[in-house]
Amino acid sequence: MTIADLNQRFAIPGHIAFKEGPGGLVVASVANTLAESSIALQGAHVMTFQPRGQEPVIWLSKFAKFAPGKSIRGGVPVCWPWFGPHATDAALPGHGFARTVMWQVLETKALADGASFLRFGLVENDATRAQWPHASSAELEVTVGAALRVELVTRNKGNAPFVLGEALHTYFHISDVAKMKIAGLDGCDYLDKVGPTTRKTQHGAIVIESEVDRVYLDTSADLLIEDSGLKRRIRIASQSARSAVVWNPWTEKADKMGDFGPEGHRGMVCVETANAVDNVVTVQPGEEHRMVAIYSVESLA
Ligand SMILES: O=P(O)(O)OC[C@H]1O[C@H](O)[C@H](O)[C@@H](O)[C@@H]1O
Repeated sequence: MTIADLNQRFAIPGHIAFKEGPGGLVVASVANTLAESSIALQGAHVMTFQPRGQEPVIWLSKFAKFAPGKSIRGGVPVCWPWFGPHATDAALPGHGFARTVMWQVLETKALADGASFLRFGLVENDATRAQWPHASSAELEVTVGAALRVELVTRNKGNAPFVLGEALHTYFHISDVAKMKIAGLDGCDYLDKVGPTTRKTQHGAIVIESEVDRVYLDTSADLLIEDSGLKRRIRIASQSARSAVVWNPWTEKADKMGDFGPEGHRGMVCVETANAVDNVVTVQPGEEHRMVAIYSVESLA
């Protein structure tokens, strides 16, 4: 569908318009009385979210590369239908294919409270069918209001169960990594993926002073990014998610990735709402599974 067609069918004045974005990617540009957001149709990738009168909540690298088939560094990449490396085939892309394929717009609406709602559907192709030979569908429902709500819907349309791994791999904008800590995981077990994977238990809040790559298991608590620099707390609430991933690549890994920029890692932290590793989900034939993340901001002053 062309941008003109998208605008004709799905634009809503005062809420949603479709534009050509960086790298030629088609973007849903959301601006309402509560917030602004931009969402690339490739990956149904929420790239930005900024409530009115606030600093951005979501981090998008200044050095992100925007190109067809490439994952964008920042925003809310959708990891689906597996998280991390594929369980049996190392040649398949890490975090699945949802973040690099096209999604289509299925629905838009203006909500009574002033928020904007968009629903996207993953468009399958020969490559996705070869990598994921299950009759299924993925949809992403995004509500842009005072809070950002993202709901990832998986349906099993076949006649055998399948095992799903998933994450909303959200990058958050913070003042500086030294001025933030993450609360909500005290006492929780995690897999520490820095070096050989080991199982550990979290004590207290998470402070980041070097590379961190952890999958917290069996938790559905709200997580809080306490940012003393911005004097705010980002609250991450979830539904039907049993894992939380915390990631900061730190200097050396960020430099190697080539899309963080100098010291880029200091202004971000990934706190991902997920079902991963021990918490993968079996979706039965005819069933649907909905994982939700809701991001809101509270003042620390
Ligand atoms: O570079 P990407 O494929 O986007 O992955 C970025 C990161 O995602 C997750 O947080 C994983 O736990 C990390 O191991 C990985 O490095």
